[in-house]
Amino acid sequence: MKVGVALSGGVDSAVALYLLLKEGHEVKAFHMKTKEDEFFIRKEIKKKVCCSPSDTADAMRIAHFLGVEIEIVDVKEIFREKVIEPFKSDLLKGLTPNPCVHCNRFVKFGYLMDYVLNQGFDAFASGHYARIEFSEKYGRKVIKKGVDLKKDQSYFLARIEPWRIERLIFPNGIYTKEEIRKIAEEAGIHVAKKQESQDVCFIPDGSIENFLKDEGITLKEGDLITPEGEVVGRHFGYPLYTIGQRKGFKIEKFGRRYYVRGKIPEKNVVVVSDLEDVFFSGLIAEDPVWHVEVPEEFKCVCRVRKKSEEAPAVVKLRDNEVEVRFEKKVFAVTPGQIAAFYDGDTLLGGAIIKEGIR
Ligand SMILES: Nc1ncnc2c1ncn2[C@@H]1O[C@H](COP(=O)(O)OP(=O)(O)OP(=O)(O)O)[C@@H](O)[C@H]1O
Repeated sequence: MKVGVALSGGVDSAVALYLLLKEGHEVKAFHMKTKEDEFFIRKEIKKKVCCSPSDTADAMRIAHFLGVEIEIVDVKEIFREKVIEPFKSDLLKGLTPNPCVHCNRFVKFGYLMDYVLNQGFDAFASGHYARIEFSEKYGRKVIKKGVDLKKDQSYFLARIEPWRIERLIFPNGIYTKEEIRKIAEEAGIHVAKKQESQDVCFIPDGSIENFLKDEGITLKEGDLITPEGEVVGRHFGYPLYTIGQRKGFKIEKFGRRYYVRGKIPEKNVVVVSDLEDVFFSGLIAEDPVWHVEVPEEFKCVCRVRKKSEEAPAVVKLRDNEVEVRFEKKVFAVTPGQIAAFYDGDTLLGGAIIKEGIR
């Protein structure tokens, strides 16, 4: 088969490429540039990210070492339109967006995948820890969790378009991270010990405040209030806070532990309350994407953020929304984050959380 591989310069996609070559496929590497190089040279890189100039150099070296052609694909424009701008406007609306999920939908498994398929490739591969398997139950190919549950990245794939699953290959999904590093080491791949990407690639210093400042937005301090309207402290700009957060603000009225309960952007106010108040019995999420056919109402498990526990739930479909009711209350259901739905290991799809139900 002719396979295009998304090569980041990290160990995972290097091994994915290597495994595909070993299986005898005709392979070409594609490395995308999401931001201009100068951006990463100017910025302090506190957290390892995926798309800096040194990653491009690593990707080129890996491709050269494994003897495959590599093409550098400029995705800066679509990345700004579909990832950076929505991230910024969601923050200003008081949401907590997940840009990696949107990048996967629109850029990696959108623009880049189209670019590769349009060159005549049969399939597109990446180093994600997830599996593509045919499901007897659903009668089609589905995405399943990676066998290494510590590394499983299926959550980030919850909103990719279903037809793409038929054309995807995730060679790493049947391995653990340790096994992948060992394969890399044995193959002599120079990034075998390279650190993982840890954060949002366009915020390498990890500071939302600096990101917004670079985008021309200055944060304003404001009041921290209780649901009853009592002022108990100050916040340093509402976009910096997320539901359930209990640090990073200035408390002026002591004696209780406060958790962010919600935000009112129009009033520049952050509402704080007790821990019980940030547990939710359900949620409403919008614009669902389903990888398989689902009935009007069904049981499944739901994850409300990348590291949340899996919550057994009943899902009801309504127009372009879903209503989810959990068996047990769930901590910090956060508007803007993704609700991903699973049947065992099988990813069913995902929707964008609009509101939590208390
Ligand atoms: N700049 C890029 N160009 C091409 N593909 C990329 C790029 N960044 C990420 N990818 C693809 O997306 C996959 C997941 O990337 P992510 O950064 O989330 O995870 P990772 O586990 O650190 O992967 P890796 O070790 O390959 O960098 C990568 O394995 C790779 O296939």
